[in-house]
Amino acid sequence: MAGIFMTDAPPPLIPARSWAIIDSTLREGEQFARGNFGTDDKVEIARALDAFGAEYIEVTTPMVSERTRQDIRKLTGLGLKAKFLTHVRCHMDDVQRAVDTGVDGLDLLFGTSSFLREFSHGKSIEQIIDTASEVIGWIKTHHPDLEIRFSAEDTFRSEEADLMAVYAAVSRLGVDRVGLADTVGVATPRQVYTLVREVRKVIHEGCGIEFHGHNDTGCAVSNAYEAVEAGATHIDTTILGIGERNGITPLGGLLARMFTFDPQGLIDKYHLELLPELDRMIARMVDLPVPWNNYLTGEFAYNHKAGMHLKAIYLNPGAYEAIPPGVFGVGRRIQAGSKVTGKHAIAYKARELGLHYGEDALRRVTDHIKALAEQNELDDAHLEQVLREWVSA
Ligand SMILES: CC(=O)SCCNC(=O)CCNC(=O)[C@H](O)C(C)(C)COP(=O)(O)OP(=O)(O)OC[C@H]1O[C@@H](n2cnc3c(N)ncnc32)[C@H](O)[C@@H]1OP(=O)(O)O
Ligand SMILES: O=C(O)CCC(=O)C(=O)O
Ligand SMILES: [Mg+2]
Repeated sequence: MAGIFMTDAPPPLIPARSWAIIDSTLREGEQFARGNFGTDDKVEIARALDAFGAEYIEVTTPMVSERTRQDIRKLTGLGLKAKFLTHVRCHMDDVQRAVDTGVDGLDLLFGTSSFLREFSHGKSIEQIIDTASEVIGWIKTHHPDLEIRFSAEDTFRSEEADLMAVYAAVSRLGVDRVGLADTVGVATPRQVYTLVREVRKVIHEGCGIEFHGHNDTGCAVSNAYEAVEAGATHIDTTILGIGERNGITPLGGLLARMFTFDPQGLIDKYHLELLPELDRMIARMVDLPVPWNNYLTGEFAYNHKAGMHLKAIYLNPGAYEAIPPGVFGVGRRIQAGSKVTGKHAIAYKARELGLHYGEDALRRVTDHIKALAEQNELDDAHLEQVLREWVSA
């Protein structure tokens, strides 16, 4: 890991200051099977994201219900540092309802793929551009302080020529940011990289690029990374990755990926040690456990078991860890009582207990523990008992 374990740290490939998080737990997350947040939950989530340092919090559209509209007003009245965005259809009714919710910006969307043009809204590319002109023109005239983002929903199944026409048009209209959405999680990292580069050529210089990636094919984190590498400035995340179907880029996964490029930049920008609390909070609210293999915070994300690993881990955890767990407020777990353990791990465990073996005894107790573990692995208490018995035997 650059800067902490490596002696000749290379310069960060991707500085953390070059991109920002738009956390959509309060929008995409509400579209998750178990996402149905009450007002108090929303306030708790927003405060937690703000304490963590998320730059933006995306909330759902006030068109959902009057209660939702009131909740947005409540959230924007909390006086948080994070900016609030509401995610609305590119439609005058939605926008006019959204502008007095106290948000800092509007995330407009319009599907551009043939699937969505045919089966969702039924508009042609020309009609999309015309509507976008009307809507964006109205916002800029009547609410010039609002940040405007325009996203072509289902970007990666849209025709490239259509996309370029739409992005160029909304850029000319002066949007602050365009969005690329991998709505069905089908994009490959290379496609994301290439498209971000192409879009950059048709938008104005100060225009940001946002990426929203679903995880249907397991590429949500790598696609977000490729987007940033290609010049995207904003990445959509949700806590634990919750969202439609199997979700989107998880906050923890993005942080893990980006930490390896600019650890200090991330440490400076976010309260990384709060990540476990964020993950636990959402797990509690959706009534599911944090997945065992979750990035950084899963129960076994820092479990070390094999003898060859354990020998090196005791000498320098960096030997088998890309990211030091302490930075993210988690601890490592040493599992020394298994059949795949080795003499170095046993010697370390023994030393922790103040026990010392000669070379022969160490070999024999190690083999004894390995044999026992073939039947049942030894937890720490059982391992200690065996080590102590062996000394007094
Ligand atoms: C990929 C994504 O996650 S996109 C974001 C999805 N978010 C949401 O759906 C927010 C929550 N949604 C809701 O509460 C409701 O769907 C509402 C309030 C937005 C609309 O509800 P309803 O009027 O009952 O319509 P319904 O949901 O059945 O159908 C969607 C409507 O949106 C229209 N639509 C879809 N995209 C757009 C767009 N970009 N601009 C304008 N209209 C659009 C469809 O044409 C359809 O309207 P129609 O019946 O006039 O054809
Ligand atoms: O507005 C966007 O960019 C993303 C909308 C969305 O959730 C999706 O396309 O999956
Ligand atoms: Mg989505």
